[in-house]
Amino acid sequence: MTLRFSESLRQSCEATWTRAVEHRFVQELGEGRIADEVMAAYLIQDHRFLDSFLVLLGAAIASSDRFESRLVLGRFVGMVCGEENTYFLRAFDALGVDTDTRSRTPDTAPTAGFKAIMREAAETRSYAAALAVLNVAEGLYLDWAQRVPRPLPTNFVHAEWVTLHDNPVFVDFVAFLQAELDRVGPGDAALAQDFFQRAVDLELAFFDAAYADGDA
Ligand SMILES: Cc1ncc(CN)c(N)n1
Repeated sequence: MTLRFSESLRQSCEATWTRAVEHRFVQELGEGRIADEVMAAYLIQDHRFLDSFLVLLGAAIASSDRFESRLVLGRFVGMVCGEENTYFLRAFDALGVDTDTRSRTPDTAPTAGFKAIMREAAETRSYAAALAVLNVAEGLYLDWAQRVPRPLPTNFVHAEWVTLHDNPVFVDFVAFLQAELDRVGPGDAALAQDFFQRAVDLELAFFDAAYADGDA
């Protein structure tokens, strides 16, 4: 049986992908023992990720060749702009992170890298490039979230970050992204491979950066 294109990209980055989904951040989050400072540092950066992520999703909508795909992507955009953004705001309140602190905190290198790669993929106007980055961002997050043991921690800041990335709608969305990449990726294989690999490297660096200010 031939390997799915999306799966062949993932396998080409297996070592880094596995280090990311088994990261200390994931372990500590899943056990509800992640330090508030680490969670806050991570969420401040990740809320910045969201803006360029929406640019990327918009580019995927614009560059897709199918109305049906645009509908799926558009529904997901609604979730990100609603439920997911609201989670960040509630989490910042719970962690005592005010807007001043958020705006004074500079981007880490992986955040800057992610913003740049998502805008770069958007600017290619290639659906395959957009799908490659989306497959990493969502597929890798589904993978780590599914590894978190149940029951989830009682703190909503921890538990909801897992359930936002492991719920039936998200599972279907990741399956859709994989099917789309299998369908259009082989036509733009080198481009897709390049974006996919760089995005996996950034995911690992993004988790590492949450611990960069100390050993919390
Ligand atoms: C860095 C990163 N990568 C992926 C996701 C999941 N959308 C996220 N929130 N942040």
